Amino acid sequence: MSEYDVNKNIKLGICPIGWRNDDIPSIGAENTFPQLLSDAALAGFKGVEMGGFFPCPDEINYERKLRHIEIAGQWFSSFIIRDGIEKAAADFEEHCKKLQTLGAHIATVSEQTYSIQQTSKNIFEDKPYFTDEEWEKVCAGLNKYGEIAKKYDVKVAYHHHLGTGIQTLAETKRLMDNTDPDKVGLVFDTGHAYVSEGDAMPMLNEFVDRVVHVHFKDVRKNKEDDSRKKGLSFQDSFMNDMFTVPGDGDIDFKPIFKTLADHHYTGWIMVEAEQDPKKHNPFEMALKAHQYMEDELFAPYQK
Ligand SMILES: O=C1C[C@@H](O)[C@H](O)[C@@H](O)C1=O
Ligand SMILES: [Co+2]
Repeated sequence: MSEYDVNKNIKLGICPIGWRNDDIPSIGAENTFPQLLSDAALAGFKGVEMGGFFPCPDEINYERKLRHIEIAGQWFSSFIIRDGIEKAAADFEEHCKKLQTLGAHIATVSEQTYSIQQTSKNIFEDKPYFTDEEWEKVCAGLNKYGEIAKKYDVKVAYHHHLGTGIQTLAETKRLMDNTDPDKVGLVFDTGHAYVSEGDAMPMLNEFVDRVVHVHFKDVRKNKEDDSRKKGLSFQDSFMNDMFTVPGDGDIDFKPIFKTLADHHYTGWIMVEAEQDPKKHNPFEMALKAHQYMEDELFAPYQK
């Protein structure tokens, strides 16, 4: 039996993206911030990530503490290439200050220069690529972010993402090889790795020692195939049900969790499934994900 104690090492959280999606503000507008927090707490989760619809920090802290919910972190759309390191770093510092007021320790960073994730382009074919010069700038900028983050007790967790310049295993490797492990860690997102590479495990095996944050996103393979065949955009793909909560799709999470446990991963695992809340009740999805993870993934590691 493993020495790994899941209760000591893992905090299980859920992202607001199943209730409301920052990229498509029209969906889920009926789901309020207190509702999301109550659903997450009642389903057994310990934390959430920030959503664009959250109120001011004082109100967030008041409501979350009532429900014993932590804020794990927040996405940061980075524009190092577009804006230059100095301006991007100043924006990032403001982000870290906000995280500190929320007691959050993770900044999930994605370089969004040239990103197609919010456009109508084919997410399976039209991703951008950085030049050598742009690569150098992004890596230097991310190291700078890492220095800033430390001042606020925040970790830079880089998010490899479909439709961006850092999507594939090879691109993530280039990023990891050219940044300081002490300053730049990785968010391992199962859904993005699976759709990009056809399998999430190679990405995890390669970078497990750099992983500082985890997103568990499942993929319905038949919906991915359909979206790919139709050449859909990122948003249209998830509205076409490409993503779901762990245990509800085709990714095998057992070897993924085993690898994390074998490497003594300590930190958050966030369930993160963007789908239309009108079609997939977010509270029901949260309950389902929690039960699957407790029963199928965590049970062998309970002390
Ligand atoms: O972590 C994430 C944040 C979202 O805004 C993004 O679009 C989603 O796909 C994701 O993985
Ligand atoms: Co993610």
